[in-house]
Amino acid sequence: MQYRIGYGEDAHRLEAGRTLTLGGVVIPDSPIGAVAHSDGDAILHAVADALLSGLALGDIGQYFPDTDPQYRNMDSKVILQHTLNLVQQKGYIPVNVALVVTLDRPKLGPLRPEIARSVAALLALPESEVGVSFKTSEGLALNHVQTRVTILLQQEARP
Ligand SMILES: Nc1ccn([C@@H]2O[C@H](COP(=O)(O)O)[C@@H](O)[C@H]2O)c(=O)n1
Ligand SMILES: C[C@@]1(CO)OP(=O)(O)OP(=O)(O)OC[C@H]1O
Repeated sequence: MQYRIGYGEDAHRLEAGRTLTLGGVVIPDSPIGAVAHSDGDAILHAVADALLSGLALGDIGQYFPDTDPQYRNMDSKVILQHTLNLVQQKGYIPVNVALVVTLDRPKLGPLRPEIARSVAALLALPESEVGVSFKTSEGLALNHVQTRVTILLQQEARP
C-alpha cells in the first residue's frame, strides 16, 4: 500500500465589508472578510494545495492564476474539486485531513462541526477524518487569516 503526505498553507488579508468564507461555510456576521481574487476561502485553498503537494503536482496558482479575470470571485469549491480530480486521476484518495486556522476574530469554535462536515463532504470523507483546530495569533495579526493543512493520501487498491 502506497501512502503520500501533503501539506498546504494559505493566508488572506481581512477587511471590513467583505465576506469571510472558510471551508465552504460563510461565517455569519463576521465584521471582516477576505481580500482575494476568488472568494478567498483560506481553508479550501490550503486543502487544495495540500492535495497537490502530496503528489508533487504544483500549487493552485498554476491551475487558477490570480491574474486571470475568469477566476475573479470564483467559488473555491471548484478549485478543490479540480485538485481532487487530479489526485484521483493519479490513483490516490484522501484518508484524513488535519487543519489549523489562525484567526483572532470572530470565534469559530461554534462552527467547528459545520466546517468539518463541509470539508469532509467536499473530499468524500467521513466527518471523523477531518480534524479542525482554531488558534488566535494572540493579537499579532488581527486582520489576517491563515490556514495550515496536512493530508494523508492512499493509493487506491486495484482489483
Ligand atoms: N478564531 C478563533 C480562534 C480560537 N478559537 C478557540 O479559542 C481557544 C484559544 O485559542 P488560543 O489561540 O488562545 O490558544 C481555542 O480553543 C480555539 O479553538 C476560536 O474558537 N476561534
Ligand atoms: C485562488 C486564486 C485565483 O483566483 O486567487 P486568490 O483568491 O487570491 O487566492 P490565493 O490563495 O492567494 O491564490 C490562488 C489564486 O490562484
